[in-house]
Amino acid sequence: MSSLDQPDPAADPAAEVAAAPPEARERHRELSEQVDDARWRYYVLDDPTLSDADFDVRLRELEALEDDFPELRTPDSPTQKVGGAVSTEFTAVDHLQRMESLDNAFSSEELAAWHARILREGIEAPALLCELKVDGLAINLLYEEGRLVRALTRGDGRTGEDVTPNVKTIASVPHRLTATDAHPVPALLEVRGEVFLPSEAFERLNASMVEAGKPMFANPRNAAAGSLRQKDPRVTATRDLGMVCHGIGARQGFEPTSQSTAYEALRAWGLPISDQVRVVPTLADVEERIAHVGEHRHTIVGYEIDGLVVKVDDVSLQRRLGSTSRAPRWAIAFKYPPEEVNTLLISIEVNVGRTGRVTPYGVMEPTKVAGSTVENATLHNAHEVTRKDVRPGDTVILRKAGDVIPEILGPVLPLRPKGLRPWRMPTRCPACRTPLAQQKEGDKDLRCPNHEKCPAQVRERVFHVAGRGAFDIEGLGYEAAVALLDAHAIANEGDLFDLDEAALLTAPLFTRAPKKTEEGPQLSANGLRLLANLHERKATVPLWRVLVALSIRHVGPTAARALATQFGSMAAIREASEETLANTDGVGPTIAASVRDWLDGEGSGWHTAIIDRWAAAGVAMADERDESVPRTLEGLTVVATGSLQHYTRDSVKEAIISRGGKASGSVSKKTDYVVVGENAGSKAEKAEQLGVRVLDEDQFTTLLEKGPVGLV
Ligand SMILES: NC(=O)c1ccc[n+]([C@@H]2O[C@H](COP(=O)([O-])OP(=O)(O)OC[C@H]3O[C@@H](n4cnc5c(N)ncnc54)[C@H](O)[C@@H]3O)[C@@H](O)[C@H]2O)c1
Ligand SMILES: [Zn+2]
Repeated sequence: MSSLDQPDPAADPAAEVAAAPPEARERHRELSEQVDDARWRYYVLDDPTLSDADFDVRLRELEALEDDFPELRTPDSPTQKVGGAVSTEFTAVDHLQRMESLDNAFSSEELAAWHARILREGIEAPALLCELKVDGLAINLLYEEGRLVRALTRGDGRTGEDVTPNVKTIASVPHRLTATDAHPVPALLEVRGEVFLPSEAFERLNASMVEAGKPMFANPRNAAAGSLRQKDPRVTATRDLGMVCHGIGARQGFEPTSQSTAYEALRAWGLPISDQVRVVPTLADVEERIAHVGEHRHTIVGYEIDGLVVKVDDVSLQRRLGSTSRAPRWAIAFKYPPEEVNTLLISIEVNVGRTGRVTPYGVMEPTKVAGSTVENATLHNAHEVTRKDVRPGDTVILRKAGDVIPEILGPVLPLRPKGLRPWRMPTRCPACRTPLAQQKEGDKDLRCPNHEKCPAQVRERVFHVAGRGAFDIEGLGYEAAVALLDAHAIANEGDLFDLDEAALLTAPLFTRAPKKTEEGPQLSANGLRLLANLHERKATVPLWRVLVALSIRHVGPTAARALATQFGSMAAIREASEETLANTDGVGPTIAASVRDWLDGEGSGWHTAIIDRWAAAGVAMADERDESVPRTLEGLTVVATGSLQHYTRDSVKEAIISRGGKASGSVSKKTDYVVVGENAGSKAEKAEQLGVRVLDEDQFTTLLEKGPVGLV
């Protein structure tokens, strides 16, 4: 609740204010201690143990208690104070004008309540200034006659820490204001703003912390605070901090009529003003802005934001509304749902994927973050677990940004129970007990080498064959794959298209009880549908889907499409040399080696058996060709480069391949023709060096129509 809503017993004699019972006092004391302690850790040590969400919950509970029992709202209550204390590492200096915090709204209702309060003051339709709520730390810059003379952190709002030498290293903070005719520089001005660390700089900083063997920063806000509050400004100078203004304090010789005109002046003087500030007439416009910014939260600017701040634009109205003990009544911060929460890491388990990769993942106490409940999050590999030093039993910071998969950022070290042991990666496959191994020296991943028989891998592969990117078989999900394997209706994915009624009847998931007139169990509707779908899909899917279904490492839809377009049939791919495969546009050496290894290397026996079983069961192993197109390019290799007028990159290839030619991506001695369009680069030069014949677009069209004989 906003502190605007504090019940005022004096104003309403009918309201009975109950005395606070001992439980409420006790709870108030407990929460106050927690909040004070959290603020100390957050503002002074830059090392919080509570997530912001958990902190906000406690502060709100305190406010609610004080609403119920106003006697608890004493001047030293954490609800009446701004931010933190001042560290002894810095000189304490008073602000000329107090720095305030902001009241928060966590929902549309709370925002509307704030707005309604303003209207009730008799203020009609005030213009509302919307700006991003920057997740950094507040700073107060003092300019005298245009010269930056001091920079203070917010501290407790009255007294801040002198960080002037550090702030002077921030590139966007002018040491001197530029005067213009329209905006002469004032005699004195306090400028308020937020210091932040851009997301990219944060990534870079953390990477270098890891390299130096130091603990990483949990988030850009902590990193910004830690970087600014350095004893040695030379360290601050390396951190690429940014600054954006969001207000003014004491001033002489400057009386703006609105917040937005103040920003215009600040901008003219060379101070950093966000280009995301908007002034809108109604609350509905504010809501729209909130939705828009929320949707683009991670891309709208290059740094973290955690909300939208709404301010009454008119300065005389701001004065009229005034402030509570800690925040202005004329502004409110709408907060987006938290993307970082703290939760307990219960255990670390491992998962075996379809190519045998063994991936550790964290199992956590279910927690709500960014709108969904999260229980599991991948930890990628043992190396990551060690690097992050997360251990079962730790409180961990869990992050979920928008639609991105949830990530465990790291442990909250001060909360680690004594004697917690590091996690150890298993040495054997949890599914088949085979010793795990690297595929090759230096791999970060460990794999179960028992690809053919490992039950976990077989299960994942069967599930994958039916998946969206492969055969896309409806009715064959994870549960169905498990049921088929458990019942031995299939031994592996090779058996899938041989499934018939008799085999399917062994899997209870696909059967139903017989009716009176029937003998023995019958296929359920699901069973019948699965058979029909298998039958339909096997004959109709294009070659690239079959390739994806084989679970060859590195062969996803993109590579499979490239192979299918180039070779047209499984037989042609099986015959192609590694070099030929690698020369295919969109394939390259890694994929080519992986395909050849799958076909000829270890396991090739059971691999090719799958292809043969599928072919025998009627799976289409070649894409149909349009027979009406003359095969004028049979046996010829053609490279197209630069942009052509009548063809796209794809349609050029299509035109070559459909006429029996080979569309290659690189020029070699084996190339027959190089087609050169606009802005052709090195490939045209290479053709000349090698003496390969170069064609323009018209000649290429002739070649397509008549073959080499057409080109005299
Ligand atoms: N995790 C913890 O233990 C812990 C402890 C204390 C505080 N916190 C977190 O710190 C925040 C509370 O601190 P707070 O008092 O600074 O309040 P606040 O962050 O909710 O809002 C006030 C501050 O927002 C900043 N701000 C950013 N953009 C702004 C803009 N456009 N206009 C005006 N101000 C803008 C200003 O510095 C201002 O002082 C909460 O998010 C809270 O969760 C966390
Ligand atoms: Zn295994």
